[in-house]
Amino acid sequence: MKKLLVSWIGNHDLKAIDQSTTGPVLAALEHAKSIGRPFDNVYLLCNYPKKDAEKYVSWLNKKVPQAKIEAEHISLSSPTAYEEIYPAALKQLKLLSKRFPDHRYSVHLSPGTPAMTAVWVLLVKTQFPAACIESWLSKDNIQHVRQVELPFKIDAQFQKSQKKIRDQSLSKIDADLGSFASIIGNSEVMKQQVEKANRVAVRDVPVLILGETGTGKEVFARAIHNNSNRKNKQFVPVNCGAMPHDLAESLLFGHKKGAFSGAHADHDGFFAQADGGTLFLDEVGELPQLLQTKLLRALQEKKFTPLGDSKERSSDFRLISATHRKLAQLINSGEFREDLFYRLAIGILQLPPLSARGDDIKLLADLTLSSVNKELADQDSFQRRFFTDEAYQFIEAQPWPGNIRELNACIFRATLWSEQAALSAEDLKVSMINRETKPDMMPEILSEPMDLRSVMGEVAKHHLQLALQTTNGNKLAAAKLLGLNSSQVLDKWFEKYF
Ligand SMILES: Nc1ncnc2c1ncn2[C@@H]1O[C@H](COP(=O)(O)OP(=O)(O)OP(=O)(O)O)[C@@H](O)[C@H]1O
Repeated sequence: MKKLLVSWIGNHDLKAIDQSTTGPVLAALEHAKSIGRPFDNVYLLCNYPKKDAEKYVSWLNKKVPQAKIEAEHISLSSPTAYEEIYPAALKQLKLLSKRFPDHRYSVHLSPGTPAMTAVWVLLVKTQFPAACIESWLSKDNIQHVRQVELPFKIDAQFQKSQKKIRDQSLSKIDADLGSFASIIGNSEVMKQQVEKANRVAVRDVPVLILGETGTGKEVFARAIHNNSNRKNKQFVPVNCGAMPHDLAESLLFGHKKGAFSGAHADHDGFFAQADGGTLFLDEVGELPQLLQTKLLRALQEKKFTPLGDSKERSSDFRLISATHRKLAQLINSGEFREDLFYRLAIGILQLPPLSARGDDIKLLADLTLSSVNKELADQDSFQRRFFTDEAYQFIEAQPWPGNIRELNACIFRATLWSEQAALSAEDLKVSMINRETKPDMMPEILSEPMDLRSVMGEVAKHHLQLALQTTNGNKLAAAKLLGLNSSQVLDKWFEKYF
């Protein structure tokens, strides 16, 4: 399997050119080569001037000619601006996972600012599992490199993200998705939905996709986009449920420099990014009321006003939205605008749960197993796995409340944990998540070094977001919920951790 190194270019890397030292990135590349596992591709993010990055890449190319090295310039208003670093790094990793679906990823944590390191840790522990390496300079000026273990479980605390880790483990499967042909499903219910989606794809109308979690709503949204006349433009996926209420408006509609403390530069929101392409609003039922109103207007007029701006902006986006919630109930309880619902649901798809898809479940299980077999094929002493008859029976008998995502994750886990080539019903049974189990944030043993501050930061972020979600963005209520004295204290926590 080929190897890809991802890293920011840091100050010590740039200095290495003139000081004839090594610098963290080169040290990592030399180390990998010395142990016989060299990197094939190197992808560098750089917020220094472009000419510095170019100079560095050509220097590095001479030192490590066997690797293909690329650098992407990332413009940040500040190298510690979490709100810019996070989406930039996330976007690059997403692009890379499409370009290099078969590579093994390593992220270099050392180059760059502590904020950049923290963002890597967060992404690696939630959405993009990768090996982490770090390097340090000893007193005798020698760069040392080692693999870092991150022995804590952010994923267990972040349910939403946890599912993405499992999805990512199956990146090979996802990489192949994106067209209707690749959507697995021979059952009548699925065929009907695929046919409807095919028809609606070429009409430039809003589409609402309903279905339980893990039923393939995003997969359908991508296929619709890829079959539309917007296919050569951006598909911008947004999870409305994961956006902190305070930041949601700016993330969606953008802001002007100075619109709020921390707005160091003008920022294009997701609506602007989707200009010419498709905006996919997942979990649209979670949008706060104020933003529902703004969304309705943006849909009707294709115009919106970024935060702190006096001028309207226009964007020619196509909207696909999705939710696992019962929107009718939300409308009845006044939580979701009825007029918005009718605007979103011009084309409407209802994806059936896995348990209602008959034999599709076996097809999906086979596909997942063959992808996992491929993914693990070049690991030492790996034997290709296959299901026993009892395993198939077990798979068919389960309700799979997490649907395809849960099925995929269970098979993946069973493959990792079982030692035999034959996967039995028992192997699958022990690999299912016990839904009663509470996540354990505190490991019982601490055998490896860890970064306690980073863990504490993640815990704080998680609870801050959760409190705001629970109180529908009411800061005072959120502060109370968290045992903080006032909304000002809450603001301070936000400033510190976001
Ligand atoms: N028909 C399908 N064939 C193959 N794989 C599928 C299919 N539908 C979904 N998947 C896989 O199942 C997983 C979940 O799909 P997806 O993220 O689209 O679900 P979702 O309904 O959007 O979930 P959520 O509501 O939780 O965001 C992904 O790994 C996806 O690739």
